[in-house]
Amino acid sequence: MTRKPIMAGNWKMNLDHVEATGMVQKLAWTLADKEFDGSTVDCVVVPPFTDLRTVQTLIDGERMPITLAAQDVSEHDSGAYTGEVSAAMLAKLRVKYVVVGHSERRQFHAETDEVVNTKAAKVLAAGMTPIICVGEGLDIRKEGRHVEYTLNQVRGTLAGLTAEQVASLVIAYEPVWAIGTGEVATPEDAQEVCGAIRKEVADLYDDATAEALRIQYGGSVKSGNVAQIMNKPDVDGALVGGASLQPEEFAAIVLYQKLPV
Ligand SMILES: O=C(CO)COP(=O)(O)O
Repeated sequence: MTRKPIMAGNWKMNLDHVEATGMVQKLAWTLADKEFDGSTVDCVVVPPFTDLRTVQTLIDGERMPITLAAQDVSEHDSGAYTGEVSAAMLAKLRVKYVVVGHSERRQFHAETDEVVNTKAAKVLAAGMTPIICVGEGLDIRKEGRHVEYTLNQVRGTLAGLTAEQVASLVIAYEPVWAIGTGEVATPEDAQEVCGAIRKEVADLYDDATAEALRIQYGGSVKSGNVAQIMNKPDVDGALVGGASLQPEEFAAIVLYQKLPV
């Protein structure tokens, strides 16, 4: 089965809604220049909440081949949760993907697998697709427990989801030690864990579900290393931080050329 590659640019807490306009326009121009129409790769931008309306209006108004995503969502439906944004609010803004369980949320906001699992379920219930982030820190990697640790996060964050739901979603493997450090996991490191995740999903569900699931690698991905990483059989895309803030660079990642295997 062929899975459609998905390249997502996570802007994190960068670019206000005015800056976002320039960023998305430059990205769209660069993609249009190369006649990119979104049919071969999903190009996703993940702006801060305050930019979502502006970016959505641009994308829809200009029919850009770019899909909108959010960086987080509330685990609650509505009500007295000051500062939270619900899945229904995001769906109404035509957000298609929602990142849940990013390592920065886990680290700075103490999000557990249980919370991430609840958020993923809310995203699915609202008709959107979660991008569930997993991945180990440096200490775990040094102890050689990275596969076991990451698979435990996979089991925890997928708990209670149906095979159909899991087949539709995206898991992003982001080793924390490779985020924003310039330290890229080797393509073999990425494949080791992404392959193990797919096998775990086959064991938890079935082969068809595992084959359909898309798995991204994230951590210091750039235009210069994306093709090597994408050449690995179980890597279906990238979750890009720093490099997604430069429109030409992110466009080059989206337009990466497949290397001969
Ligand atoms: O955390 C990331 C994407 O969500 C990766 O960030 P960098 O690409 O800046 O390493």
